[in-house]
Amino acid sequence: MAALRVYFCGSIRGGREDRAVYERIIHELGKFGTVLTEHIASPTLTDSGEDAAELGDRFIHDRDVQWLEAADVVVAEVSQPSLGVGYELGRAVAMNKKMLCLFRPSSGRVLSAMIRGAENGSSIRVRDYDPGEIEQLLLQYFTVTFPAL
Ligand SMILES: O=c1[nH]c(=O)n([C@H]2C[C@H](O)[C@@H](COP(=O)(O)O)O2)cc1CO
Repeated sequence: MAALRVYFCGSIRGGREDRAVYERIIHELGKFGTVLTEHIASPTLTDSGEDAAELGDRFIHDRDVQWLEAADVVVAEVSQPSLGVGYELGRAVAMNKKMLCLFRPSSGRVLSAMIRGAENGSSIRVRDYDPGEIEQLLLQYFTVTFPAL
């Protein structure tokens, strides 16, 4: 069977404060499938984004929408507000993708109602977590919750 394709969403131009958390999540996701958007954890990627002069924003957008279409599941770290992540999640809902949104209450922020309120008890999940729970939480999602969806 082909490897599960995971689209991970995390803030880039919205701010890179949570980059290390993205790295940990992507590392764990790699145990369950292929992460299409590994670049989001790159330490050399700043809040300027990928080199738009070289790639162009249209290229980045169209490539990412293609990856979204190809994905079996979308996992997003949503503690750092990001227009791009919100856009990706809206597109993912419209594509009927399975989706897991992860929010750290310790960030001191209050998650947008448009993300928290999208939880539907089945295909769209929104979970509060502490960084120490990442491994267990993803194991639970991919071995118990996800297969049953
Ligand atoms: O350079 C980029 N590369 C890229 O893949 N993205 C995608 C993936 C991220 O999940 C999301 C981040 O959006 P934003 O840059 O608005 O925070 O958009 C976004 C940018 C820059 O906006």
